[in-house]
Amino acid sequence: MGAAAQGYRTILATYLKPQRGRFWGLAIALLGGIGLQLLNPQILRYFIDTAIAGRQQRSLVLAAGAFMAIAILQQGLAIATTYFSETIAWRATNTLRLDLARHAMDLDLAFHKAHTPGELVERVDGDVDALSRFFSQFVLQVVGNGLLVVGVLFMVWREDWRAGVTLSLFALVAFGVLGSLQTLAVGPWGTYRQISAEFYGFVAEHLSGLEDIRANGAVGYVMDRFYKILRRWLAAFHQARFTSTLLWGSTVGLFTVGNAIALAVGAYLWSQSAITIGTVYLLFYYATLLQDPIERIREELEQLQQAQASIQRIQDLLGHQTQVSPGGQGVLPTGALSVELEEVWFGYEEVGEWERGRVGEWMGERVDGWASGSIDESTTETDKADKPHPPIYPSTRLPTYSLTHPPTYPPTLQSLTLHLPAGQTLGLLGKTGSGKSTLARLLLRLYDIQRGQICLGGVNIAQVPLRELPHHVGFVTQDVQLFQTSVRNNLTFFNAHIGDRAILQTLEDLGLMPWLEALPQGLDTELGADSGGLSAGQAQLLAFARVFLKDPGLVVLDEASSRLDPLTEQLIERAVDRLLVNRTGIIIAHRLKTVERADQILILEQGQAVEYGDRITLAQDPNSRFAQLLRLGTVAGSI
Ligand SMILES: Nc1ncnc2c1ncn2[C@@H]1O[C@H](COP(=O)(O)OP(=O)(O)OP(=O)(O)O)[C@@H](O)[C@H]1O
Repeated sequence: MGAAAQGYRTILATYLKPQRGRFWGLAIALLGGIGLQLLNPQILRYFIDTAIAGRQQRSLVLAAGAFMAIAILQQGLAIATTYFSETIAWRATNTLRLDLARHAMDLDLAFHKAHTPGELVERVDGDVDALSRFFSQFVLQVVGNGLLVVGVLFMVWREDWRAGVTLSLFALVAFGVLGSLQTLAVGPWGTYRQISAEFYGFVAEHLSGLEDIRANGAVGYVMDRFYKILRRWLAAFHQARFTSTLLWGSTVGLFTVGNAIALAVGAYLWSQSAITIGTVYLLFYYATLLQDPIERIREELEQLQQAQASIQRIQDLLGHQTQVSPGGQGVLPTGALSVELEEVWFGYEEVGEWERGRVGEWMGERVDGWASGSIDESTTETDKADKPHPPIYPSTRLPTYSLTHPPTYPPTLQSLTLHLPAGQTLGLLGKTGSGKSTLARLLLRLYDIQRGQICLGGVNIAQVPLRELPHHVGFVTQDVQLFQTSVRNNLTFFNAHIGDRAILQTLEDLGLMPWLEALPQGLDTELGADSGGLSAGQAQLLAFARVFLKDPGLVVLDEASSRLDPLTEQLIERAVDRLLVNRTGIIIAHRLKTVERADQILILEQGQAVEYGDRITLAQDPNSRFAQLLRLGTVAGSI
């Protein structure tokens, strides 16, 4: 509770500060309304006693008028409370949502691979939603209703100490009983929320993979899992509702007892002529008045408990730092960029969710270990002494470490070195899974390498601000993502400095004008879920257009491996030719024709360079793998 309360205070302070004015408005409305509740019973008592005493009718009319005026004022304050609390809640939660979304966008790919989109939706929306009440009401409700309880008891004590003692004891018992009953409901509601997060994760994941699910005839299997989650969800809901209803029933019973006690004490005191009949009613009224604030406080604390998990998850997400460093002050030159890789090592992180926070630590340990040679690579001490450099992974087995934790980065790329002069093109070949796309991702620093260095235009990319790199490196993947926004935005990525003339010229050059002209509103056409009817080849052409408009010094192209119709293939050929003019290119090639453009060839196998050199020299060496491939007439298959 301590950590949660601290977390809650931090979140409250951050998101409520900008709304100080509204918060005070809410405080006045809420506390004013609570204060008026204490006043009305006094007027009622005066009314009853005055009526029984048979005094002037004018006093009765005035009392009734005051009662009604207070009731109307109470309603007005209730409206103001709702207005202020809703506005505060929406503004605060929207700001928090924005912060979470921005933070999630900045997190590295390793994080996004480990978390489903549905899970993130639940974090950014579901958990934040669960907090809206806290932003708007929690503190004021707890403080205000606490004051109301104290105020009611004070009023009762003022009337008669015996009534005061009885109702104070009752209030204490009520808090205790309701508090312990409430803990019963926490578990079932926790389970319910957990299944709900699972459900949304499941739906998001399977909707995005719909094409594969259908193509593989897995609809029945998916529906079966869907029904199973729904069944568990319903059972969890029943259980949670049942405990809540039990709690509600117990509360009603408890306060009925409270009312009976107040009536009994009142009747006794009246029979002793200690109080008037109006005061008996006053005691009864105050006893009923205790119910609302005690329940409210209990409810708020219950919601706080339920929201603790949300606060925790939100803090976890906000506290999750990207493992990719933000870079330094390095500036990349303009124009074609040379590419230099020196002894580059990289492995994808392989740890479970709960271990994530420690990855940085382990990496530090491991890098230090390498530097100091303290890692036991299953070699003798003499071996180690002979090796001035850190140990190198053998390709077939992982080293063992004298560290407390197991290695977490099995290498995907090993000891990779290449030098590609500015303006030249590298053809990157290798079997599936050999590490070609990984190398491309590293050039954009979607992941940070664990060892070695990568320089573009002579500048170490680890020193270049992370946000700068995409301006200098264009990446065309096979799986082109189109977004449900206008064609223009899809091409410029919301860069308003790129004018329509440049866009149209680029589309013309790429042969995409017939496609654009067929769209109802040209560049303003919103691409729907079907991406404007684009084929895979056309979508890749659109991705080429993005790169042209960005004009980077290095282009990395993962060539479409699917069969293209002759016209699209021709368009792509032309586009690639143009793309490589005055730029450095790295092409993950799937067709011989593309490879013919390359100045250098790099063949990867299990993350290692098994052949690297000048294309023509390799082609002329009958023993080279590249020459074998050429003889086979393919670069796509196995070597
Ligand atoms: N995000 C990831 N997390 C963990 N491992 C990954 C990730 N992406 C790729 N890998 C693994 O890294 C290795 C290299 O994958 P990569 O995608 O770079 O190969 P590739 O040569 O581009 O293959 P393909 O030609 O099929 O695209 C594979 O073993 C793959 O399973």
